[in-house]
Amino acid sequence: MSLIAENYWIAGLLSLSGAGVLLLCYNAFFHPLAQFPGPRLASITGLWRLYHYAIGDWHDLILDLHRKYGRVVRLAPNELSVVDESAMKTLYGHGTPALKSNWYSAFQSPQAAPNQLATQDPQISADIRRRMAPAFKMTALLRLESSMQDCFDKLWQQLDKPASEGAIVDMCHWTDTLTWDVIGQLCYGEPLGSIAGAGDMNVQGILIKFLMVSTVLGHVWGQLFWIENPLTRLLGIKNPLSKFFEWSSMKVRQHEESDRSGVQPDMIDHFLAYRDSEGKPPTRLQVVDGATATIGAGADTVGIAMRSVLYYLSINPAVVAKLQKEIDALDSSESISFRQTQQLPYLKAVVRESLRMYSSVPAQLYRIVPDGGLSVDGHFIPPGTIVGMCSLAQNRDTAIFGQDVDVFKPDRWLGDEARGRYLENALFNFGGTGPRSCPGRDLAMIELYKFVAQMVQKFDFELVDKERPWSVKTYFFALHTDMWMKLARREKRVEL
Ligand code: HEM
Repeated sequence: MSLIAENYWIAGLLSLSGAGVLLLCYNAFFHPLAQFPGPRLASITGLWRLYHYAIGDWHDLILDLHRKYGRVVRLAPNELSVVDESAMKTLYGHGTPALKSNWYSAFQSPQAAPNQLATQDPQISADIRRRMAPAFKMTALLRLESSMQDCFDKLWQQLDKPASEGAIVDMCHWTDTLTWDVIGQLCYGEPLGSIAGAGDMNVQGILIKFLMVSTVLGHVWGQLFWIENPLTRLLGIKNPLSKFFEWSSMKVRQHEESDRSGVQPDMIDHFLAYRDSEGKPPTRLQVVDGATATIGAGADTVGIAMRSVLYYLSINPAVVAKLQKEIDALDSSESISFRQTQQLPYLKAVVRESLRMYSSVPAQLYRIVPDGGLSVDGHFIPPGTIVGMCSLAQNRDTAIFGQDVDVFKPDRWLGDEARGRYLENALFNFGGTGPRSCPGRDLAMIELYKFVAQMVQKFDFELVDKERPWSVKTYFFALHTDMWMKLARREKRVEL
């Protein structure tokens, strides 16, 4: 290499390094968000947050970050995490103008129609929600309660044997198989066959890979290009989003080919029956998208919530005793229905408190601060900033829930009705109440209440390791494995 060319190379490298150092200095000291506290590395580069998303430990980190730095924490040069009731309403409340950030684009399968979780366009999102709404109505869901109960009954049968033998069982496996069977039953009109052991649970593996890839690549420049590009296509490498989409397409096709006469309409029947304001039916891709979003978001989330209740009950025997008494007082000649559970105040308090203590979705829910900016705790956050809230941090805020936030205390929800309502409105589990909140909340609640009431009615249960109830990695959802418990059939009801 000639001397001149070598010098150009050196000059180029020096200029690049200089520009890099200048950028880091700008991020740390002169950026509009420089005033906000947070880990030093996070203030200069997004790599710090990317690293923690990649290793899946966000659930361990976010609460500690807020406890150390306060209600606003800088997570990356242009990104903040906030804990605040009024910010929650601004970002996630009714009619909010705050749009989802570009992170969500990594959840859009390249082949599919615009996806309900991924789209940032409010018009597209509103159209999708309108299309899906009839399937998510409480009345439509309750019409499917008996087929849901069939899945529960199969689970209780499966658990009877280990319970009578004193064997330990992995409740991660059993709650996952239950929720996957239920969502298969409700969406496609057939369980995914998991409880019976013959099923399609490899679809859960595909979904988990999808979540891992999208959660991490959402923070990487180029996003899905790294896994879907001319080279991967040439080599025939399929990305997990496409695999999930193809599985869903296959299930919708099977559904369309099946004889639907005389059966209770399932969610796909509702999606297919929808007509827009001009009387047009949805396209096939749109129906597949509805099914993909329902299956993708509606199984593991509920399973995690079930395990959270089991965990807090296992370490609080006095709460279990009180709950058993309430449940045993029910007329239970038939399986406990959702309507019955709604007459049990202590059960409701236990479920709310478990959802407060632990979250199925501990990732930051990213939004773009709308025009006018956002005020949190006396700080002004400029429009355009990426802000996220995390349920784990919001639901343990002492200013809202009191100094005893880390104590599992169902009684905090009882007694004072006005306070109960206030706490309920401050709880952040389902992405708020706005246009992008969870459409599956009612379904999740039906499953969760039925599960807890019937489980407590039928079994005594004990964690094998109370210090370490499960292993967990967060990739959008708190993905658990290995929750080992010992069950025993309850012979006697609590004396009333
Ligand atoms: C305990 C159970 C559940 C929890 C904690 C939960 C939580 C959430 C949260 C926090 C969001 C907002 C995500 C965001 O803004 O990034 C969300 C969205 C969503 N959830 Fe759920 N969910 C649950 C169950 C369900 C069920 C059962 C279904 C469907 C059957 C479902 C379908 C969806 C869909 C489609 C979205 C996307 C909505 C949109 O972006 O417009 N979820 N959920």
